[in-house]
Amino acid sequence: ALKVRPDYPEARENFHRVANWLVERWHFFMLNDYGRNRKYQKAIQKAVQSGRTTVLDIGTGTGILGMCAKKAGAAEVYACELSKTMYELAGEVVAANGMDGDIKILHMKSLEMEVPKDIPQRVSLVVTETVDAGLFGEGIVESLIHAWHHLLLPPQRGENELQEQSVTGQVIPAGATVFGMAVECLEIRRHHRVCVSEVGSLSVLAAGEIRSPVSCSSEPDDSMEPYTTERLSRLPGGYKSLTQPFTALDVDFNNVQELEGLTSREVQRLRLPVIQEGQLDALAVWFQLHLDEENSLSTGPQEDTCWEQAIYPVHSTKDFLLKPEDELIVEVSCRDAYLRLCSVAVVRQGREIRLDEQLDAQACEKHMSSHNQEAELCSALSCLQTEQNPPSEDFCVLESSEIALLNNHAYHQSFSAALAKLISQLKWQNSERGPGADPDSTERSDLLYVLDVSEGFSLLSLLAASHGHVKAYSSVEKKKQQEVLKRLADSNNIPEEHLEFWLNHVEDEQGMLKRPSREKLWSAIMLDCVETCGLIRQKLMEKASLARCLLEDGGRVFPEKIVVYGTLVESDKLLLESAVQGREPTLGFNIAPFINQFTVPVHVFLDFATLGCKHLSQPVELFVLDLMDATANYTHREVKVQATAAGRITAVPFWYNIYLDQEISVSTLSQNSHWKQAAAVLQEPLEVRAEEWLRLSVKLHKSTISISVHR
Ligand SMILES: CCc1ccncc1CNCCCCSC[C@H]1O[C@@H](n2ccc3c(N)ncnc32)[C@H](O)[C@@H]1O
Repeated sequence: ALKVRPDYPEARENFHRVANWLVERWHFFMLNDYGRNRKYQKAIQKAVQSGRTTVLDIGTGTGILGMCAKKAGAAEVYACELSKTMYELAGEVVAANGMDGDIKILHMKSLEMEVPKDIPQRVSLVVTETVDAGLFGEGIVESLIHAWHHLLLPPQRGENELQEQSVTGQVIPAGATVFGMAVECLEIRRHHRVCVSEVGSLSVLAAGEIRSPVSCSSEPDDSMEPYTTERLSRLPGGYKSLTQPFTALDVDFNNVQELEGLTSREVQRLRLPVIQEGQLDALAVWFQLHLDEENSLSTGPQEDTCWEQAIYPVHSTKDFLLKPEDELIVEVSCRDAYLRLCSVAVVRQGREIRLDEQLDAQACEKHMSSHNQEAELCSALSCLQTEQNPPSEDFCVLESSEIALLNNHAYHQSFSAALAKLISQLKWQNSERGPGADPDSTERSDLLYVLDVSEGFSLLSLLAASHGHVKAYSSVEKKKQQEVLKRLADSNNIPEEHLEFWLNHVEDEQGMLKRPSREKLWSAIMLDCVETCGLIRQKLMEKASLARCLLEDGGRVFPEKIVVYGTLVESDKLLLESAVQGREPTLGFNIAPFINQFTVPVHVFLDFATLGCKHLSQPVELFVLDLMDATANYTHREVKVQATAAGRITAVPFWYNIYLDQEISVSTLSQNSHWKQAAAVLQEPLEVRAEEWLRLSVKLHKSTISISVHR
């Protein structure tokens, strides 16, 4: 559609939503990373000049490493790429750089390749960068084992042995060293553990154990991933190192026996001295990629690289305070080809405290510190782990963003206050109308009906029901999650009949907003409007207009208004993650115009607080969405904003003030909000002088915000 009508807004919006996953964002900052590209180029030049002139680039992406090999003088260059989009892109790039006759690109996974079917004979050099933040996540071990067996000439054997063949096989990168470090980090904690004891007016202690879908637990079922990824240097609130960086694993990609032994290698147990007091929240992992003896790339948090680190959150239900004299026991394994790290215990004064034990290790610590010898001995004995009580298997899994939502205290307080106000207004209003108002039964008239249509896990229905005389309908549909809500209702003395799970009955979305009973309308309908990534939820306005028709007199939609704020910034980091900046970073190869077809105008999942950008204006109100009055809405707005400093505008980050009612609002930029922010990235940076006035044109079409800046 875009080829036919490039300005067709629907197609463009859809393409932008699709572009985000067609082409991963790391392509941009990887290609902009001149240092990385140059190091690969040097390692490839050295290998080709040493006689390795037949090359296979596994996971070629845009084709840059294959082109390096060709330019270094390789006689034959092959490349394979499993993503269709990248395969086609690589073909265009290689042709645009005059190498389409020299590099044979295959649209396949390297594991499917065979000699002579796909390449005429074994190659002397494999180059690849099929690694993720946890190193093995793109299957590099399996790819290289297969390559050594089927695609590569045999490796250099020991110096002294007779070397019958002239050229031996080699892999770039030659290997990797994996580092780990224990960290205290509140931002990680609040995405993986419930850190609050109450939400709004509800106690959540009875919720049972709630976990994020990230776990290295022994039986890896497919719903769990072993690690998540974060850019530690950009996390709001930062992090605290609790141990020195330790070496978790060394791997030699030129030793196929070692690669084959990796998954059967026994679990490694490391004892790590704690270097400062802090709460154990996670293990952070990164690596050095040794391209060859001289060149290596690091994905560590201390460099200002743009790489993410692998994060292994700690699951122990209790907080665990590490002290400097402690030693942390960490197990490292890479069974099933994923790197797995797990904090298993703490050694304190010679005694080992397992982290997965249910009883509170802190309680032991309290006894242990008492000075009465007799008591100390008895309590020490009582703390000893009598039997290994099995970790409770009946935990409930929530998305990490849903756990962060639970931990967003201010959000729930505000909702609770706004609901309380509405409920008391409506009760008063009903009592004014007296029982006669509702002929068929008084019971029905004093019950208020509230519907929570939030996506995913939400406690808002319980918050409403906790105000008494409210029958709340929740859209939570997963059985385990409904059990959590029922347990919380019970432990907060909310009558079971005051909480209904609407989706259990309704067969279609339309029915979802149907009335609870023949003629009764809803007193309140609660929508969640902003996605965690920072964009407005799709079809929000349609949902709001449908909800408005189903309200009783005086009933309300929550929230009632959303105000979008934005500010002008100069941010090189955002630029580097959004588009390839010309030819220099890509070693002079012409790649930018091709990969930049996949740039998207709005960057999401941004931590604006830690972006480290130059502010070029004050925050300005960009747009107002009124959910209670459709006539108040518009689709297009011009906003004047004055530059407060000279600079180069490259982006307009934006966020929301969500008004639950006229007075009560929550900001998606607030400190412990579970939302990230989004930013419109300009096609062309705009140089401005201080005090200069600019015009922002802001459009909202089908929940998609677009912003452009003009003089
Ligand atoms: C310092 C490196 C670093 C550190 C931390 N985070 C990110 C990076 C940057 N590297 C990211 C590459 C990650 C994606 S891999 C690159 C391309 O290769 C493709 N592929 C992957 C495996 C594979 C295969 N066996 N056969 C053919 N194709 C294959 C993918 O489809 C992708 O297009």
